[in-house]
Amino acid sequence: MIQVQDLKKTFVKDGNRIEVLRGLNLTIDNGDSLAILGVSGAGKTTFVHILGTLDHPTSGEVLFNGLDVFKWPAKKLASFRNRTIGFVFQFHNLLPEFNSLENTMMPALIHGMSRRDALARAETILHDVGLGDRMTHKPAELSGGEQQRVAVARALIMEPEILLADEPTGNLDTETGRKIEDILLDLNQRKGITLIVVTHNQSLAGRMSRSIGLRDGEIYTCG
Ligand SMILES: Nc1ncnc2c1ncn2[C@@H]1O[C@H](COP(=O)(O)OP(=O)(O)OP(=O)(O)O)[C@@H](O)[C@H]1O
Repeated sequence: MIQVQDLKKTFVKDGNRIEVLRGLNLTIDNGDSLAILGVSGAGKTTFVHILGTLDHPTSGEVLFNGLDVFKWPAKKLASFRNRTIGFVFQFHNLLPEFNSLENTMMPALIHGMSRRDALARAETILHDVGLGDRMTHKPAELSGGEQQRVAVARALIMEPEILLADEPTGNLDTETGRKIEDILLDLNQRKGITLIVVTHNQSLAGRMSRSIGLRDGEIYTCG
C-alpha cells in the first residue's frame, strides 16, 4: 500500500519558487490500477517520480507499506527501488548498443543476479510480451511498439510490486498502443502488480480501476 499524505514539491529555479505539488493525499492499495490525468504542467511526472522514489518530497509523506523509505540512505533506497518498482516511460531509454535480451537483463545484473538466471528470466518475459523472435535485435532494429515492449520486459525482470508508466503509449499508433495497454492491464489483473499510469488517453484511463486528475498541483477528481 502507498499512502500519500500532504505531499508537497517545490522547485527553485532562478530564484523563483515553483510549487508543483501543493498537498496531495491519496491511498493506493496493492493491486490497484490507477490512472493519473491532467493537462501539461499539472505535476503528473513530478508526482510519478516521487512515487518511484526517483525524487524526494519537499514536505509531507509517502509511505510504502508503512515505511518512510525517503529517510533511508541513498544506497538502501536504490536497492528498494530496484527490487520493488518497475518503470516504463514514453522515451524508454533502451541502451542502443545492447539487444533486447541484454537490455531486459540489465536491472537484474546491476542487482547482482547471476548472468544465467538473468538470461533465463529475460527470455521468459520477452516471450510473454510477444518478442520471442526479437531477442537479439538492437533497439534501432525494432519498431516503436517492440521497443516499448522491451521497456516493459526490462521493468518486469525484478518482479516489481509496483509498475509506474509515464505516457507508455504516447508515441505509438492506436493499435500498437492498445497492445501495450493490454500487456500492462494483464500484468495488473493476472499478477496483481500495482499499476500507476500517467496518461492523456481517456480510453486507457477508462480501463483502469481508479483515476485521479491533477490540476495546479492538487487532486481535483478522484474516482
Ligand atoms: N527540476 C525542475 N526544476 C524546475 N521546475 C520543474 C522541474 N521539474 C518540473 N518542473 C516544473 O513543474 C511543472 C510540472 O511539471 P511535470 O513534468 O510534473 O508536469 P506534467 O503534468 O507531467 O506535464 P506533461 O503532461 O507536459 O508531461 C512544470 O511547470 C515544470 O516546468
